[in-house]
Amino acid sequence: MTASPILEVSGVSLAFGGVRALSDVSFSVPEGAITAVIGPNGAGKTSLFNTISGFYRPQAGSIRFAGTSLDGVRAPQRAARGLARTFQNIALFRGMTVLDNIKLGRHAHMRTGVLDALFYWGRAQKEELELRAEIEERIIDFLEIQHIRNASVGTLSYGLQKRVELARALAMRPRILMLDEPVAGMNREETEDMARFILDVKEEWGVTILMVEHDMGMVMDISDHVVVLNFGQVIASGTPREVQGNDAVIAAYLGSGDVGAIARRIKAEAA
Ligand SMILES: Nc1ncnc2c1ncn2[C@@H]1O[C@H](COP(=O)(O)OP(=O)(O)OP(=O)(O)O)[C@@H](O)[C@H]1O
Repeated sequence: MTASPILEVSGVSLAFGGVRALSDVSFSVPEGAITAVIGPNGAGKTSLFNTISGFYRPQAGSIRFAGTSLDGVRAPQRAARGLARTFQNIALFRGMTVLDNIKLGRHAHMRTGVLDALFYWGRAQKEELELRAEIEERIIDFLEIQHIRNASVGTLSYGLQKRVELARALAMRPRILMLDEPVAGMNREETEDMARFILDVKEEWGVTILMVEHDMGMVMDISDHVVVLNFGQVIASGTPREVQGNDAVIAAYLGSGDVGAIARRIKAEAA
């Protein structure tokens, strides 16, 4: 992998009381690529995501984003700097329309404070609003959700709701998009659609992707780089092919129920 890292996690440790969720975790996320974090249940994936997005404060280690330390930077400021995320359980306003939910994404860039407000009053503000509306339209078009733009989110299928969540995250104009189990609970067709959108977000929008996902087929198909966690530690990282053939990874998945999928993939790759 030659691209320079946009995100660098160095020696991060996090404990909840006596439970060590993350132990000395280090890895980097190359810019413009798709990086997946995988690992059996309880491996620490969600804890890692919450630490990177600023919801948890690690006891040790540091995280750098776009060359700057995130130490002491709170979650909303991380989002405003271009670190957007979606959640394992959909976090949309179900009673609001698709368009209104997407508009909420722009709040990460809203100016606050009297001076900022004064500065932004007038022409600059008008241009900013026009630009935002244009971006929202591009996102709606790109994710093929034109037909449901005025539908209430609560009435939509699960797959479409996940797509709206992706749209809202894109409306934040992120540099890195963190997707927490983007295809969990989806059927095959919805999964394939979402995988295609994620690839397009990378290729057409140039957004770096960091995702946690249990669907091995999807991870191995679209990721450029895979990081494997087990018991809060990084046990392997590399290309999908490198990781699939790694003994420690296969051992970690033994007994987890996911090993069948991994074994099938390895067999298919070898054939
Ligand atoms: N808020 C919390 N309080 C106490 N312990 C926690 C908390 N969150 C996570 N843990 C513990 O930290 C460890 C890592 O959990 P985490 O949820 O990060 O794993 P995960 O890889 O995301 O699992 P899954 O794939 O099941 O979502 C587990 O032992 C878990 O029980």
